Amino acid sequence: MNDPMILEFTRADARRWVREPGPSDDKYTRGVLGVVTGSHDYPGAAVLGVEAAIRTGVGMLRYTGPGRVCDLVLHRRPEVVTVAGRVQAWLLGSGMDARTRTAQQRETLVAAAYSGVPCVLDAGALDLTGETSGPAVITPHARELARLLSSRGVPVTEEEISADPCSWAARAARELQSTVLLKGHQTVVSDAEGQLRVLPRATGWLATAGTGDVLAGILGALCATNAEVIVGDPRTLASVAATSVVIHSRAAELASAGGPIAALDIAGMIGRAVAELAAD
Ligand SMILES: NC(=O)C1=CN([C@@H]2O[C@H](COP(=O)(O)OP(=O)(O)OC[C@H]3O[C@@H](n4cnc5c(N)ncnc54)[C@H](O)[C@@H]3O)[C@@H](O)[C@H]2O)[C@@H](O)CC1
Ligand SMILES: Nc1ncnc2c1ncn2[C@@H]1O[C@H](COP(=O)(O)OP(=O)(O)O)[C@@H](O)[C@H]1O
Repeated sequence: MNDPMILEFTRADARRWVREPGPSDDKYTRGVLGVVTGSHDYPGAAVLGVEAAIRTGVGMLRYTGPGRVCDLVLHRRPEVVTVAGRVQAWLLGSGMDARTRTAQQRETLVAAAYSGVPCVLDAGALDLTGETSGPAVITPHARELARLLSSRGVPVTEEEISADPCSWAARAARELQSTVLLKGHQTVVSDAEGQLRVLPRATGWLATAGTGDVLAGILGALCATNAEVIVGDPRTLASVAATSVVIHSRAAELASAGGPIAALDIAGMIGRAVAELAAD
């Protein structure tokens, strides 16, 4: 495969995408994130993503999901709004399964994907790649990317992707015409032209259930607060995605302090990680 072009991504680059509220801001001008995540099988993914998005900083979060999941989300975060309305970005698919989704759930996802605002497609919404009208970033791990590429006529295995994540992220981004955030022990982000941002390795304690849902929440929040710039220049979405990885890794490091972590602990440290970046 061709050597992908690798761009340096520094903390100073990440700092650009942390948008601090000014005196004239209100909850709507800061950015509203719409979230369609979770299912009867995976309600926790919705709770984790919502918690992470709120900790990253949004003006408001609108959540749509099954009744029980909605109750759990509200129990954890009563500030969440469950009334439909305008949003500046969407986070779709964490804790959902494309094979077991109802037709109604698919319709909800597709309507969001065609709303024109930036979209994060995670887990059970990855099959909607290419079915978006605005800028989109997909967040697969190697197994999910292998499944997605194979379904689009590019046969590849999880092992092949894990052995060469840079080349495969760049190839996937070009084939799928989408920003790709490929998760793993070495996370890489590619813009649709195949230009890569390779992020520093994070703590191995991140290899635990739910940490990807937290990452998706961080990214969703950054998309909502930077929506205008992303819509104006969709290539910026790769830098926004790389910023989410920087915040996620730092929050994990703070939560871990060298020992094991639970996904929710990472979400609890996001505020500090964002504050550190803002202070740079
Ligand atoms: N608390 C939650 O609600 C969580 C929800 N999650 C959601 O779970 C869904 C599925 O994500 P996955 O990444 O698991 O999906 P994948 O479909 O990529 O992984 C499932 C596959 O992992 C393999 N596997 C399962 N158990 C294994 C074991 N004990 N040893 C070795 N291999 C094993 C099997 O091949 C299985 O088919 C997503 O929607 C995701 O968002 C996860 O994020 C975990 C936490
Ligand atoms: N060995 C590892 N070292 C560092 N980070 C890892 C490692 N394994 C996984 N991660 C990170 O942990 C997160 C796992 O996400 P994901 O696979 O979606 O899990 P889940 O579906 O359980 O949330 C990703 O951000 C990934 O980059």
